[in-house]
Amino acid sequence: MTGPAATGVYRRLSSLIKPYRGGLSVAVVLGVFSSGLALAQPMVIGSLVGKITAGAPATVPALSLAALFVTDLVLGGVEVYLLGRAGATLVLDSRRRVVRSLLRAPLGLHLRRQRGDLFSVAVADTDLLKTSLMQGLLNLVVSTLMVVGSVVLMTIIDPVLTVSTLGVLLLAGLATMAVARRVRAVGVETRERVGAFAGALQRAIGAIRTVKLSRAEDREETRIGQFATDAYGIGMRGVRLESLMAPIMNLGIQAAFAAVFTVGAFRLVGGAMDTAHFSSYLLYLLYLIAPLISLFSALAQIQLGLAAMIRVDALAAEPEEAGGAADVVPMTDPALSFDHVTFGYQPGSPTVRGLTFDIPRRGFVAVVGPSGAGKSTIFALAERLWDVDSGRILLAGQDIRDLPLRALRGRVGYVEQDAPVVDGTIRENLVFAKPDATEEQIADAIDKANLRCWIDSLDNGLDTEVGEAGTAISGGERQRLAIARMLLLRPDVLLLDEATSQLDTEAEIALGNSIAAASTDCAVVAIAHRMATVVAADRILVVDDGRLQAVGDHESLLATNELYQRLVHTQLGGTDDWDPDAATGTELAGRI
Ligand SMILES: Nc1ncnc2c1ncn2[C@@H]1O[C@H](COP(=O)(O)OP(=O)(O)OP(=O)(O)O)[C@@H](O)[C@H]1O
Repeated sequence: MTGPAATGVYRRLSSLIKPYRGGLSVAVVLGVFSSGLALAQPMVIGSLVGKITAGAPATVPALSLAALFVTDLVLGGVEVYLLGRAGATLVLDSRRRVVRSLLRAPLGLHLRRQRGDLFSVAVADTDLLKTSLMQGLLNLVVSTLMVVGSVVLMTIIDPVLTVSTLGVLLLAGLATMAVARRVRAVGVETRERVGAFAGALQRAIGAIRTVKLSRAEDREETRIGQFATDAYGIGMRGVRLESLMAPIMNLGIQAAFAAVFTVGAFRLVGGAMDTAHFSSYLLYLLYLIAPLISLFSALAQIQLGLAAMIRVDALAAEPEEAGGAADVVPMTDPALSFDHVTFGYQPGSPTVRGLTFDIPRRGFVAVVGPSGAGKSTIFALAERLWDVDSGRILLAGQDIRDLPLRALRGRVGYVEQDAPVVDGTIRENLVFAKPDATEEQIADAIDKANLRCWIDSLDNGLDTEVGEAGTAISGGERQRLAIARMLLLRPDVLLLDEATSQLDTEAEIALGNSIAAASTDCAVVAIAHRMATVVAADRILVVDDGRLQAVGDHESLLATNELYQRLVHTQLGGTDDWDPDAATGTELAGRI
């Protein structure tokens, strides 16, 4: 970092620590004060030595020395507490900023960056702000003042000796600074490598079942190990550089002592200095060593903290998803309309093209199409997880870009296919989208989602844990639980991405009944993966390669649309004479 970039970083550092400057300043003042007291110690000790060697009473300097020690201890304790508190608050505030950004940034962020790397910023880099930045800054200020103070006092005692001491120390200091600059560069790279290691680890842990079932433990261990080795390699470069700093400083200190003793001997012999002043001077030299080392290591420490600050800031500065501010209008018919919608994940490569269709206010619409046709993308667009490239999506006649996101996502419920439940109890899952739901509303949603029998059969009922990502409950239960959660919202439009995995007949009937119950209250749109769902629909949208190919009911599409016929036979598990009663029972068929 040089020039304007470095200026920007230091300006940002100054604004970052501004809110904590109260505690930090007091800690610095205490640190300086306690350093000042430490600087007074050689004077007092010198006077003690002088009194003893002259045979005079030494009570006053002895008591003064004891008072200095005690005060130093107390001030040191308060300083550590204040610094710790300022650092912990900085970590807390930074984590809040990062969490806010992680939850509110557009989905693109989560696709662009590995989760482990994002965790590493939220957990490890924020912590470095405290350990490296706050501590480093305090050490820097206090050490600098202590060095300056020592040098001033040493100059007062003997300027000639001071010039020779500083000459030697300056050379050692310059060499140490050169090494410290390289430590900073290595530190930045280390943070990035640690982030990459966390990303690799998260990939395996996030798919631990797949790893085990694919017998990929050894391969993943080697792969992740490689990332760890990379981080180790760069970390070791840092260790080697840091280990260079200590000998350089030590050499400088030894040379300074040699210079002081040599020049001092001449001055003692020549009568330019007495033993009391010489012992005071030596003690100041000793006191100078610790702050000098602390000053140079603080410089390296701060560079690491700056590397962390840059990563934290970059994440916290991710723009939030932007919603509109229009007032929500009452529901109309059609509930949801796509008007010539085109969208692509990559520029110039549209995933949906010129889509135009209406979803009526009530009833059930199924969306079918080959894998990759763009069905889930249509749902994601309706929730504004992505924004259209051209065209409009209207909810009750209002462009969804004009609506506040909370209002939009409250009116359009989305039951996703893969991970519709979160770790916690059934109750926590039910009220996840509507934490203030009443017991009556919960009971109603449970009934509509056909979950009553299942929940009643559980020992802990609503307080049963569903396991991480719902692993402790079946696929059908997960799906209906997610439907119940969305029904609690009382959405105007319910989007349902049906599970692709096979459900047994009973679960299939239950799901069909849930959809049927929901579609009497609102518009239900389901990406259908099974025949029972498709034939239950009032209207079917056939999507192919991002385009709407046909719209109709089962019979008419079966008679006229070649793609639909193919889908029925190949993907939906149906036949031309498919009998809904035989497959799912009369409850569902009775609704059609
Ligand atoms: N986040 C994304 N980034 C880039 N491309 C994506 C993303 N999500 C989906 N796609 C691509 O967009 C296309 C449509 O995907 P989409 O998930 O909408 O299809 P689908 O019809 O729902 O498929 P399926 O039935 O297999 O779930 C696919 O080619 C897919 O690879």
